[in-house]
Amino acid sequence: MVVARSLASMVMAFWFALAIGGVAGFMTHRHVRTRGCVREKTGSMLSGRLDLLEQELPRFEMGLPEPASAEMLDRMEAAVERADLLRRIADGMHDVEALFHMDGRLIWISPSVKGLTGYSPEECAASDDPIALLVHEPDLGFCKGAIRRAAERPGNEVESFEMRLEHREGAVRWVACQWRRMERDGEPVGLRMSAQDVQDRKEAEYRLLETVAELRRSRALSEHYLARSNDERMRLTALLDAIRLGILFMDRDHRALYVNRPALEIWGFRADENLIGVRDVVLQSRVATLLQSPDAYFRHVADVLSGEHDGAAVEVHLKDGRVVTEMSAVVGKGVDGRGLGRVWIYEDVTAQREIAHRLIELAERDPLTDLFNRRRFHEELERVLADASRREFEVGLLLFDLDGFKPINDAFGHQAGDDVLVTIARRVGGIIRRNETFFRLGGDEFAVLVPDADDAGLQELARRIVEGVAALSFEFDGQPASLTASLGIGLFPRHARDGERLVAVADAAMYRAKEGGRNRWVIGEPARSESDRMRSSHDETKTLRRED
Ligand SMILES: Nc1nc2c(ncn2[C@@H]2O[C@H](COP(=O)(O)OP(=O)(O)OP(=O)(O)O)[C@@H](O)[C@H]2O)c(=O)[nH]1
Repeated sequence: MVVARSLASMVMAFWFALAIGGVAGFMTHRHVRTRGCVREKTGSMLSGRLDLLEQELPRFEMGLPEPASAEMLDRMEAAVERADLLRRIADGMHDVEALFHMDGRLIWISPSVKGLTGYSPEECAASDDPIALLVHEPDLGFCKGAIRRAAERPGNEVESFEMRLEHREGAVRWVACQWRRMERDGEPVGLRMSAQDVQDRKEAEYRLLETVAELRRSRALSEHYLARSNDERMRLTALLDAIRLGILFMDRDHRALYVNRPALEIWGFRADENLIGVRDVVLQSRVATLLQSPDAYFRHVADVLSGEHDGAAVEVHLKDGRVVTEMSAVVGKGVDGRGLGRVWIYEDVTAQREIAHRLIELAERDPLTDLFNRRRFHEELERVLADASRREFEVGLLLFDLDGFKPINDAFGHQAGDDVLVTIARRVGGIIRRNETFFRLGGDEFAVLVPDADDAGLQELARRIVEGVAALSFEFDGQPASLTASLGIGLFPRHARDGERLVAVADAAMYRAKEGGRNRWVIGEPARSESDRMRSSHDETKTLRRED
């Protein structure tokens, strides 16, 4: 391509030399008018060849000098032939080449101008302003300025620029052109223009620019969305770190995707520890030492992952006494339709559990003696009786009330009475066994619930309680004081078939103990309805016997 261009350039340079100056060196206009003289000097042998040259002359727009000899005529013929060859090459050029007078008049333009602009070289030559004819109007001023600069520059300096030519039918094409001053003997003799069609390249450049602009737009858009999603992520991270819940996202390959600060705290990781990408088995090995029952917990995790457990909340107990609730859920489906993983949510509920436990204690315990209160007594009674019905054992209920408690209050004050109550609670609490439950029902009234009881065991317990209370001695304001207890015993289901009646039986027995002189115990009797039923059963037996 470069070789072709330089060859074209050489051809054009030579052609322009001819076009500007005729056949350089020996063909000058001043010789043209002396053809008669030539014929005389060269004789008839040469006149035929001279005639042929004359026929060629119009094609070269130049005059024929008078050859001084046959040798000169040979050289003239060779020069014309060479000029003809060069002209044909110039005519066949794809690019546009043109030669202008220094004042802007067109000397010559290659026929290729027609393909580019629709104007023939003749039409261009006939135009008063061929530049204005060919150049796209918005580029005209710039083009003419560049031509003026080229005219002022030495011939070896080229003015190169790109401009648009306008086809006579309106289409516009980009050309890259070079303007150069042509000189002879150091004097400017014309301006040469070379223009290459660069429309395809320009269109490619435009397309490239459009693509780049589109890329820039989409990059700006993605940066915008990235910035927004970063903002959202930061907001979300701040939120997730601020809440008490520990959050752990595991991806579908069982690797940690996100862990918030509370989750790190709950599971004993450093606050700055990066767990992203760590596999679940590794995490499990790290927390195993914290768990009270690691094997059971990891079995539960496996059940959740296999779908055998629905991920509902469970309690996890840690060795340090903390209680953590855990729940989990599958995280939606990604573009490929597969789940994105699972989110695990942990909450350290130790404090809540302690508060709840404390509230329950407060609701169920007597604040003075720390014994279970009447409310818990009724709950426990129902539970133990239901258990006894299922497993068919007897339940004993011991109710006791202090004898002569009010006088202590009256004589030594309420605080003294309180001390008595606390001391008795401690004393009797030391007497009862682990499976027996001790209650303060209110005032100076207490109860002991004995599951799986028998007569002998109950009477032994009653004895120890009554004797234990009587054995206590107090001293208030330097004065000795003592008191006793009256105790009644009820037995389920022997005396009563429900809790209410059992209490009534034990209560009645206790009052019989008081009536019987206090400081004693009395075994209850079946409640009225129970005795009626038992009596009717007895009568029935007797009737049957009679019938026998
Ligand atoms: N110090 C104190 N006294 C209480 C408390 N609760 C109830 N009492 C008093 O305990 C007394 C109970 O009355 P009673 O059962 O008639 O007293 P008592 O002298 O033992 O009577 P008997 O059972 O007939 O022997 C009342 O004076 C109540 O005011 C308490 O928490 N602290």
